[in-house]
Amino acid sequence: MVYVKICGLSEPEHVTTAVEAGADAIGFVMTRSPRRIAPERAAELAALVPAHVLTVGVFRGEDPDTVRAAALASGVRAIQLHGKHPHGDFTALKDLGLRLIRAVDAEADLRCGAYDEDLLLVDAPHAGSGQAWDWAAVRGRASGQWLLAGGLSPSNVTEAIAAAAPWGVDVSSGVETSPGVKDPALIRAFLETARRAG
Ligand SMILES: O=C(O)c1ccccc1NCC(=O)[C@H](O)[C@H](O)COP(=O)(O)O
Repeated sequence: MVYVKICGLSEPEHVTTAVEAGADAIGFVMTRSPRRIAPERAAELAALVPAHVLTVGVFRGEDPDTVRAAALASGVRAIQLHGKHPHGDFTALKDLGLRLIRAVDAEADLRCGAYDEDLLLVDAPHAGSGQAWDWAAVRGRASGQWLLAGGLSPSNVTEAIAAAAPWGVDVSSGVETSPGVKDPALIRAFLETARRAG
């Protein structure tokens, strides 16, 4: 069954909807974004999430001390790193017991584990933009536990899974009515459709 991560949540109602609809992972954006929330808010939301659902803090380009402090304050169990984060930082963060998600575009090394990450996220060049891209281009190139992201929605996730054959999928914009505003019905529809397709 395909693994599903719902990203960019900021409201308790939406966290509960995603959990009840069967999400495997939930992301809290703690970097510059219309979806940004403070670590303290992420901690409140993470407290609503049962242990079998992975909580993920999303970062882009922050220095290791900032990421470390935000991760510890929010209590997330994984860190999703976009942009340039040197390899050594990954290892240090893992030493804190955090799982690591390396977020890349399709031009990168697409072997999950190549940089000690636990999950690989293959995303559009502009993360969180909702822009679709040529998902089929990574079919057979990405390996291991990898998530497809970038412009997915309830109406195209079946096509995306067929095109790229990912281990899992990740969505943010496609379950929103406007940037940063999630829609519970779209969250449920995405999960149901992805499950059927996978
Ligand atoms: O969501 C953001 O605004 C964001 C900002 C900076 C780095 C990452 C960000 N989002 C990551 C995600 O929400 C998803 O993992 C992924 O990019 C899917 O995005 P979308 O195309 O909007 O579904």
